[in-house]
Amino acid sequence: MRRGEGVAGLGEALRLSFTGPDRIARAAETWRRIAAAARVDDPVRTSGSGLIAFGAFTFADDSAFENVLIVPRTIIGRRDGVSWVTEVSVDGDETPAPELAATPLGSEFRLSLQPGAVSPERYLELVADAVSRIRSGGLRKVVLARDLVGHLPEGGDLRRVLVDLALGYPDTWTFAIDGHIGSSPETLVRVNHGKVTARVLAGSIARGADAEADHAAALRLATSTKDLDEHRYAVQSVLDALGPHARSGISASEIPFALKLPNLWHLATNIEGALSDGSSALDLAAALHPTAAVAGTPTAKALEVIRELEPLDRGRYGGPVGWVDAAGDGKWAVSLRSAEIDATGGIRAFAGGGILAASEPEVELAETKLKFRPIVEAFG
Ligand SMILES: C=C(O[C@H]1C=CC=C(C(=O)O)[C@@H]1O)C(=O)O
Repeated sequence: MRRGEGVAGLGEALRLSFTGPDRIARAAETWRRIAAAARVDDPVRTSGSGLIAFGAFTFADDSAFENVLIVPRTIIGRRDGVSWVTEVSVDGDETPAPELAATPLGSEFRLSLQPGAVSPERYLELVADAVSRIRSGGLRKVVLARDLVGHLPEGGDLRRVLVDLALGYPDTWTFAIDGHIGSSPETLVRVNHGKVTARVLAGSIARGADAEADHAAALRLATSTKDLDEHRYAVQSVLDALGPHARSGISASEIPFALKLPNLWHLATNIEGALSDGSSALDLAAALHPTAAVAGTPTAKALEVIRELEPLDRGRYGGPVGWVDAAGDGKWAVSLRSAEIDATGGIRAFAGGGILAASEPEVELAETKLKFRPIVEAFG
């Protein structure tokens, strides 16, 4: 959901699970075959109507978390003032679709998330370690994350958390897929009728306390060499991944703009191009993941350092979350400002930041605190 529009699913007509380094590419291939075999009646014909699959994919190739594509039994959508309901059934399945009845929200709850596998003190050490590795060569940027943990109260209704996220951060993508929830400001990729777009974020600064301080903060971000470098790497990684799929080129503005969120300013670049090879949104998510906004530069070296330094399974944090339709159109966000909720109600939230040679551990720690804010406040 974003700005009150989006898609939601009820029940599962189909659930597909993938593992290994080529998990997203195989999901894209499997979805192409399913979509080709499906009979779709879609008089609405808008982005998200008709047959769609929701998905969430892990950051790491060897994560213990599940990579899923889920086709709901019932899909409810709203876009540009038009609302629709799509029902999906698998041939031979006679079970009735779930009832479309609103159930009241569970009682209010508040919980506080506590340091998890990477405490704030440990994070300071990790950042210092990463900085010295960068200074000794071979690595320019690495994104390091830390976690907060908690437990949902008995019967805790996650929709309360989602409503808080959606209302508090209306310009971001609020999602909940297979126990993975969050509100991401970063569009990994969007495909709409042959047009591909993305929004790259990297480089952050806290919002100022008043209008003047806020303006000064945005200016400081827009002129910070460290943040501009960090951002440039992230944009380049997206251009490199999308280039082969758009023969007439991909365009990106030369100078990033400052994107205002309730908790942060980010450096942002919008990217667009015309698809030339019929790739689906999920094919492109496979080509893009992991971008330098969640891994680093160069990618292979950054992943090696993350694996070595971060004592964490990021789960689907940092991975693609979104949906793809039968024609291959779709929207995928980079899962940021997000948390994993397990079957017993265990919560693990994640936040990280891009570390460069000029990074200061205390500043990076403060940035992760700001990035945790949406999730911490939604649960609190
Ligand atoms: C890795 C995260 O943010 C990324 C996206 C935007 C800005 C970032 C930064 O300034 O470091 C990160 O690359 C996170 O929110 O956990």
